[in-house]
Amino acid sequence: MIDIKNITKSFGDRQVLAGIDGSFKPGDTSLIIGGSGTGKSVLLKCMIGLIAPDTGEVLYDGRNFLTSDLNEQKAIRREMGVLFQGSALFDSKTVLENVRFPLDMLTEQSESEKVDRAQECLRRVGLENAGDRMPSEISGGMKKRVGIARAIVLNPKYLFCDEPNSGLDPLTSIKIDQLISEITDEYQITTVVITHDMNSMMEIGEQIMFLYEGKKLWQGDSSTLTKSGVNELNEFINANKLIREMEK
Ligand SMILES: Nc1ncnc2c1ncn2[C@@H]1O[C@H](COP(=O)(O)OP(=O)(O)OP(=O)(O)O)[C@@H](O)[C@H]1O
Repeated sequence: MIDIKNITKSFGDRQVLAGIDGSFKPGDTSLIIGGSGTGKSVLLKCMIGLIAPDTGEVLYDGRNFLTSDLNEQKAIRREMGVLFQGSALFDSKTVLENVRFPLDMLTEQSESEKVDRAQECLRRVGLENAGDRMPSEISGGMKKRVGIARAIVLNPKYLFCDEPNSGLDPLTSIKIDQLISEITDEYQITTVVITHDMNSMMEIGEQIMFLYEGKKLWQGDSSTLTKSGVNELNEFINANKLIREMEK
């Protein structure tokens, strides 16, 4: 369970987050949605410790991440998996080396344990035969899968995905969404996904938080998304539908 309380952040005199509260539950794929520049990435970065918010708390199963001592922060970080936009793979490493990288950095496991674990995660994302390939030799969808395998290699309790569908065709997007959702359910991970994708919102949004100009205007599940009564959210949904129609 992750709880965020009153997260605010300004850059100079521009307030980007204005008192965001929310809860994210284990086994749920929770989405943060909203237009460009509304603060989704900044919120995610505040949650994982890449940006310090001006005020607020981020609680990981009750542990206050921002005021913890360094050792506890490190322990919480070790329980996080992150899938960055664009997958962020190391081009000079093979697929298997990319996946085992967190094990190399953060564990004392033996060589064979690391290879076995990395291979197990590759199998989970359907890439058991791709370990020896280089990132430049695989498709965008496969890169995302490798990113997911790397994000789960340390058995995370918390998984963060920043725009996992960016640059993917609709069918591949659905498969990646399903994979994230299945893994979340299977390992009871608390998963937070930033997305623009309307399909994702309808298919995997067990909890959806809508941000607008740095404020949380609505939170609910996908079945109530279109019944919120929030004008800004309705406009956002309609704009997305329009884009989808144009892409067909
Ligand atoms: N390090 C920074 N310094 C100054 N301003 C920043 C910084 N990071 C983000 N911002 C500003 O904060 C605002 C929110 O940015 P953020 O990246 O969170 O938007 P977003 O909702 O994720 O948008 P998008 O969907 O386009 O990625 C933007 O106006 C952005 O320019």
